[in-house]
Amino acid sequence: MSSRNKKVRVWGRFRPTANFAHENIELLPDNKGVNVHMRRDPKKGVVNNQILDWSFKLDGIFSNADQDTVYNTVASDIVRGSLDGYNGTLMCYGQTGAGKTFTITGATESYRHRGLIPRAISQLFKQIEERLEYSITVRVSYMEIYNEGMFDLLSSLPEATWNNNSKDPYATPDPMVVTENQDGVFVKGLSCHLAQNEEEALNLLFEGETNRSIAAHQLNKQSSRSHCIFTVYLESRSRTQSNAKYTVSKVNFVDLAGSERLSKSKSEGKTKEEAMYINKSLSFLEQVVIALASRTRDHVPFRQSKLTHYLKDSIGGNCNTLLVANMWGEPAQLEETVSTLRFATRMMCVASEPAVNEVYDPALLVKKLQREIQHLKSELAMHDTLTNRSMVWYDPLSEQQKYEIRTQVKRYLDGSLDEIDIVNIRQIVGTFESFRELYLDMEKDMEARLKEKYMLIDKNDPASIAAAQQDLTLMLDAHENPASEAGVPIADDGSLVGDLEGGNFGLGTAPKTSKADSSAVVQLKKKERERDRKRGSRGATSPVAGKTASSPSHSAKGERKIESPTTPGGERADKPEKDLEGSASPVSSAGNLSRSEKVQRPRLAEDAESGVGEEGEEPAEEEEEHADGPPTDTPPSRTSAFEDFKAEKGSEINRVLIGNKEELAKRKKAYSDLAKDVNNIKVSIDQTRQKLEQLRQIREAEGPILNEDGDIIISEEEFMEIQRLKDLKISYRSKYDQLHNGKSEVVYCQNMVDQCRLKLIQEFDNWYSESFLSATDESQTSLGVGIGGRPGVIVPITSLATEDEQEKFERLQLELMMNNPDSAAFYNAQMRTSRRKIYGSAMSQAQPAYRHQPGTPTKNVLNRPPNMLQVQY
Ligand SMILES: Nc1ncnc2c1ncn2[C@@H]1O[C@H](COP(=O)(O)OP(=O)(O)OP(=O)(O)O)[C@@H](O)[C@H]1O
Repeated sequence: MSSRNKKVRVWGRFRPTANFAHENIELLPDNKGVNVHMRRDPKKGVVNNQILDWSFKLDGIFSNADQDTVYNTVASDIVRGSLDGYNGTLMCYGQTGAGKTFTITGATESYRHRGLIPRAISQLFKQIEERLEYSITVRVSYMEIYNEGMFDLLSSLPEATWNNNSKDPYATPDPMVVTENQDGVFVKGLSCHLAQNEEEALNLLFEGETNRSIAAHQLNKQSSRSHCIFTVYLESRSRTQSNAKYTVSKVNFVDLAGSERLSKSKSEGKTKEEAMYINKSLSFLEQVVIALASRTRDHVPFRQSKLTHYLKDSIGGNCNTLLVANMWGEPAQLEETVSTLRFATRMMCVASEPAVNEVYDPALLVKKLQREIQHLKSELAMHDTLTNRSMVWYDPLSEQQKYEIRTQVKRYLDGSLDEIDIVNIRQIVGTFESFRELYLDMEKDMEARLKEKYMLIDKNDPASIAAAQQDLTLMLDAHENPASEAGVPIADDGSLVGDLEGGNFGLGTAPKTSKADSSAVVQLKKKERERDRKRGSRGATSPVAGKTASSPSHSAKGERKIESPTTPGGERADKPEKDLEGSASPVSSAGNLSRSEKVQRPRLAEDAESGVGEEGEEPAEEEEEHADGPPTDTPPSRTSAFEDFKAEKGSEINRVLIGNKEELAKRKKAYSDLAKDVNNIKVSIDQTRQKLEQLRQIREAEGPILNEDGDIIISEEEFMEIQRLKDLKISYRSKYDQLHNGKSEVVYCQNMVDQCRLKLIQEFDNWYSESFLSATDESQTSLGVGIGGRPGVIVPITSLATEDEQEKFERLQLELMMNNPDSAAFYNAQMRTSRRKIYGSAMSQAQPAYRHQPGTPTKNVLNRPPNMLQVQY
């Protein structure tokens, strides 16, 4: 991306309408200028300074342009630039209903009408595949700013890594805060998700879309009530150069909420309140743009709102910024059109000087510098040799050299060495260090010796002197033992002494008048015991290993352990944190499981892996003790109960599982057949190539036959072989593409099978626990994963009202997909989302409906299986 664009680029886009205000809006033939003529508003009185004629010039205007044209014109360059390390921002601004969401996201149901984000994702991954010499990581976040609150639209995904340095994926995220550092602006607490391919990135987009807050009003039935920012973060490292330098960049796709006139939108209550927040934040955005565009303004009020603060490094500056001003060219929307065009022209004045974001990897940089030091040392060594300098070394002192220097210093101090020969700078520094070490050692030694002989008392503290004196008196009275036995140092003359050499401590007899606290004896005894303990504890430990119950300690491996009282059985009630983390399942962290559930969960995971739930395989027998004691009646074995469950309560999900497995087997078979075909074609290509090579050699051996124009004439056989090779290559390409699609289908079906299997086991487990283990266990009901009154019992999927429609919809999409192979990722991701939506709506039937804050995950969302319906092809 060049840095020629010195200003933010702005394009206008008119939403198609049959009622276009041709009389008022004139689109100039250069496709850049717009003239707007407004009628005088009689309501504004006779003296009316209203401007009636407006003329605007933007970088371009889209009128009746399709999504493809819009993307190629405005976004393609910015997306390409992001791979080279340039930040980019694509923002849609305009009145409500003007087509911002249509431009940014597009119609998620239609591949043809997909918007800037899905197209950008597609382009990114295609170009990443082409840039083989770079390793490029893609991460995605999706955020919503609703009523001045920030919400993570992807917080419902369990694999989120929070922007709060927490390693624990299930840790509650910090409240979201816009933060700035030298790397730019980011939101602390916003989850960031790795996307390894186009489909994964689209999944994230669709997941976020389902979580957006939308409301209906007079002007738009599906009005977005918030500002949404979809951000793609890229990190690109060279595979070929071991460079410490790499590039990072981000592309923001900003779908601003639409400004609306309350009188027109007829918003009431909550929608009205939302509109007020929207209008306020848009006016702050306008203030920021005005300040950025002004040459005389030093201060730009970014912090006035969450939106402007977040966009601080994304409007102009070193970022490739582009604004699409969406307009609705109907006569009734003229004022809004003018207002949008005014904002757009202001934005055109904001300076933008894109720059590559290069980062240095500290570890690699250190290595590089180390190498450089090594080179310089070699240079020096060569120089020293040439100039006959000896006894010079540039490495740090070795342990042996340090020891020798120290010995020399010691000998110098005790007088056995007259002087120390100076050899080089390092040796001088080492000698001084040795002096200091020896001095400190001596000081410590001296203090220890004095402590052994005397007790140290602060001479400025009469109370402690008096206390010590009183202690001594008491002890002498109380015990027959001489005071020295109590560990109190006494001078030769029998009086209590303090210490030490001037400074803060004084040596002398304490005043006899000083009062002493009777607790001093206890204190002294404590001291005495403490000393004994220290002496004795070198070899032995106390019954509880001499550790305080609450203090944390570290294991030999450096793991931090939380100490806690021992249980009656002598075992520790708590485990090391690492163990706790290891045992915590996502479900248990949600705090919804009964104790028996928690015990069973690891076994379930193993079962699921070993394929329990398939025909002929049974869950392992359960022999665990339950916290509430075993039930009075012996429960049936899990094996037989599982059979019953599959035949009755779980029959529907079992049927789905079997269906999915059959589908998977079919897909696998088709995939392997295709793979065989591809291999066969490859073999034929190789053979044809060989044949051609032979023919070429024969031809060259016989000497070339030329026509009149000097072109080489080849034999018919050779011509046929060339033709054949061409056909084979075409067929190889097409089969290979089919194979590629087939693979994602197999992965997808496998996913379905796994989820069904897990669901079957979960359902069985709930049913079994509830039916046989503990009928009154409340936490079972709180799980609420099943549909219907009884937890764990799944309502037959055929009873979902939308299923038939869904099936039709998916079949239709599959057909479309077949027509356009590039759309496979889009439709796969979209199918997943629509299945999730159905699942979500089915779940909400079973649970009390409530409107939660947008972006906040529902209680069971972390553990919710994203999908469990049968794959329909
Ligand atoms: N260029 C276009 N081509 C076809 N349909 C469009 C176009 N632009 C907008 N629409 C349609 O207009 C309607 C409103 O568009 P959209 O929801 O994108 O508006 P918006 O500006 O995002 O509104 P709000 O700010 O209220 O969310 C949608 O049904 C959309 O499909």
